[in-house]
Amino acid sequence: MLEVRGLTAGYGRVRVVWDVDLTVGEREIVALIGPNGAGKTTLLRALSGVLPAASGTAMLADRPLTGRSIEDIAGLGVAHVPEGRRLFPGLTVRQNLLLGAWRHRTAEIDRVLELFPQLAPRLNQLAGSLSGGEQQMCAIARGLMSRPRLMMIDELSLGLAPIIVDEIVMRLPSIAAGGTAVLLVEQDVDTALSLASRAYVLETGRIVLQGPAADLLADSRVQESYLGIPPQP
Ligand SMILES: Nc1ncnc2c1ncn2[C@@H]1O[C@H](COP(=O)(O)OP(=O)(O)OP(=O)(O)O)[C@@H](O)[C@H]1O
Repeated sequence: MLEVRGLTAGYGRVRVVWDVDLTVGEREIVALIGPNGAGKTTLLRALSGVLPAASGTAMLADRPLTGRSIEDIAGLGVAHVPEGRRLFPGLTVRQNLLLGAWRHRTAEIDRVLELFPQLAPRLNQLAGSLSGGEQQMCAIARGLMSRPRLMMIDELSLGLAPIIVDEIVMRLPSIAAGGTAVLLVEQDVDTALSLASRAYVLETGRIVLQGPAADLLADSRVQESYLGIPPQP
């Protein structure tokens, strides 16, 4: 459904991601992993239109994303949950959610509350006063308000306790099954690969490994570099 071909992007004249090919199928969860500074966030920004692509193409359900505005890309069904959540802290949870429904579907609130019932009693609370985990739930719920075909989540687990991360990631399969495929950028490689069906490893701006997540979990390069498992003799 998402088909990225030869995508190169960066900041001004500085290229950060090079010649990336990547796909996400309908209702699929795909992980994008790699070290700090590899270009994962930059790639997501290029897909959601925050940055222009220098070359290459990205298509969502056969419609081009590259060359379009952030609004058009959102309208085509791409939601971006950025690193650090980026909620409006001075607005309530309800107001933040309604901002995610930017074109339609204010009635979606009930549906996202089914996924994240913890938010229901907090609808009238300021988003800035939520716990980190609740803020991440609110950011994901906001992204779901427009019923996107693809949700890109950048560093879901950042700054959250493992038990809270587990609570949030256990919702991702239902989100995908409900028709929103997920492209997950995640430092917690074990969690990401346990959840995803396929994964890509990005290093210094290039995809260096890809395949079924189970294969990458068993790959000695992934084990040594990302899972802290010492090389086997
Ligand atoms: N606004 C910017 N202007 C110029 N260079 C930037 C900008 N944002 C990021 N970069 C550079 O692009 C490179 C890739 O950064 P990016 O944030 O995409 O990596 P990342 O894989 O998401 O890393 P992290 O896991 O640390 O967030 C880095 O060298 C970074 O310094």
